[in-house]
Amino acid sequence: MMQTHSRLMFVELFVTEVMKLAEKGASSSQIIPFITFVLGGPGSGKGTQCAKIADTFGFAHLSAGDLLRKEMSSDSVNGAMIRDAIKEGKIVPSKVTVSLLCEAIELSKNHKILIDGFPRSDENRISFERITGREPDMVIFFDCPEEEMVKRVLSRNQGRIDDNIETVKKRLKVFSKLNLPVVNYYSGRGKVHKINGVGTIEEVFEKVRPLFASLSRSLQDGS
Ligand SMILES: Nc1ncnc2c1ncn2[C@@H]1O[C@H](COP(=O)(O)OP(=O)(O)OP(=O)(O)O)[C@@H](O)[C@H]1O
Ligand SMILES: O=c1ccn([C@@H]2O[C@H](COP(=O)(O)O)[C@@H](O)[C@H]2O)c(=O)[nH]1
Ligand SMILES: [Mg+2]
Repeated sequence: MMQTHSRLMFVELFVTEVMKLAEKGASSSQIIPFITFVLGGPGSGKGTQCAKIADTFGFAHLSAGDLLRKEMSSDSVNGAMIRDAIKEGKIVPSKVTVSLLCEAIELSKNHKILIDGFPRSDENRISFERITGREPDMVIFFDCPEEEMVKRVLSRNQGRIDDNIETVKKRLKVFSKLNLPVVNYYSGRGKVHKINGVGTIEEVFEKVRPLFASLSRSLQDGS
């Protein structure tokens, strides 16, 4: 896991890069965005915490699951395939998700981006890195016990087709087998901040806040 010193170092490097580009007159869409992947099991609180980070620190919140659900509800050629994958807790092919994410990053015009719930597998990760030519600047991992995640998902009550015990069991298996290797990969690259996802929503946010507060300060003063 990343130490405070190295975290500040990469934040400063990013800020310096953005400031250089801004001085050269680059438009906001030309400035390389600061990308944070937000990972964790089903119901670990990714979406809830991303919404709070976005509100508090001005990040764009791009949820891969929400983008896929929107695509599923449209008349797109991939609609039925996405529905089947979500219902079964399986991972949608990378080219579909990466293309939706790239479009959303471009449209957001924000240079501080949270990508919630992606990459779900090493194959997703490699595809994103190959297509965009870059890695995330930071990865947040919400660590939460299975019983707590199941309890939260089953009481979510938002009409999601995957919020049922059969699908949650499948999603938990996919999480261990395919999602965790992504966390381990970025952990080996010193990019992961592991947050204990147990506690009230506010208590968890208080553990997240310092990471983004130091980043925002650096962005404001350009140091
Ligand atoms: N710290 C918390 N304590 C109690 N309930 C929480 C907490 N965080 C989130 N919840 C609730 O648990 C449910 C799942 O949270 P959320 O949707 O943020 O999880 P998620 O990680 O995005 O899950 P998924 O991967 O299924 O989209 C929601 O109903 C949310 O209100
Ligand atoms: O990158 C992704 C993200 C999501 N999926 C599919 O969607 C569901 C729900 O995702 P949430 O992030 O929990 O909203 C997930 O179980 C997958 O089936 C995906 O394939 N790829
Ligand atoms: Mg979510």
